[in-house]
Amino acid sequence: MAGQGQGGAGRPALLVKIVMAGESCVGKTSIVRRYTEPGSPPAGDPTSSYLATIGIDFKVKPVTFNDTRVKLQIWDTAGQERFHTLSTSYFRGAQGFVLVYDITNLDSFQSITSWMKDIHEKAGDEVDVILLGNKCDKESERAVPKQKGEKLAWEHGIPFFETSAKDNVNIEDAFSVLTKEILEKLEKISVWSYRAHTAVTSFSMLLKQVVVQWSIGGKNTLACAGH
Ligand SMILES: Nc1nc2c(ncn2[C@@H]2O[C@H](COP(=O)(O)OP(=O)(O)OP(=O)(O)O)[C@@H](O)[C@H]2O)c(=O)[nH]1
Repeated sequence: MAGQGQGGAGRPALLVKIVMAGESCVGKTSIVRRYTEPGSPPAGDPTSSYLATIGIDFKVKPVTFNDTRVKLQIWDTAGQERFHTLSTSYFRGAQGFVLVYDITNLDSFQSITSWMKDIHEKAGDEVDVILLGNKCDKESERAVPKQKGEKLAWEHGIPFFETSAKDNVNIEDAFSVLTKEILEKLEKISVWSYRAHTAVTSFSMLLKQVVVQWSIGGKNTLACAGH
């Protein structure tokens, strides 16, 4: 297992970079918040207003897997079209992607193939991806049958979950499966070359994020379609 000798007790935790991708308003920020800040107000709560991501943001979640200490650095990209070039520029150097659509929004599902293309173009074919059909608490508004999500994931050979950031359905499991797949892959490469690689790409991503946040801010109150 990747853990033995890497990120074990007394050693620095392994840094793993995960990027959230998908159209605007599908729930990327809410999923990250639910996973990294369990005490925050639930998504879909009428008292929590929607704030579109502007540019890029990230959160860190420490986890332990089979004695391996891992620091998940989860980058939350903006889904709005005008940020597409900026968002996809963060894909490079990531080990994993959480690709999200909204089960009540057919367009967000139909765009998944294009997001998959962006991921493979920018991050290569070896990265791990999971597909999430979010907002499964809104069954009465469902526009994408579960079988369609399962079929698409099967065609791409990736795991699939229907999730609800609002009701905390499958969020933990989805990140666990992705982290496990990434660690299994890392097991096959040299830990030190991996550490050097992540140190360099992480530094450049952080630097870029500081510049972007400084120039355009973090979140704003622009509403996405349907809100
Ligand atoms: N009912 C329900 N609403 C959700 C869920 N997840 C997110 N929402 C709501 O959907 C809206 C958009 O959520 P965000 O998490 O900001 O979406 P996003 O994908 O990060 O959007 P961008 O920042 O524009 O890319 C907000 O009003 C959330 O409260 C969910 O699982 N169920």
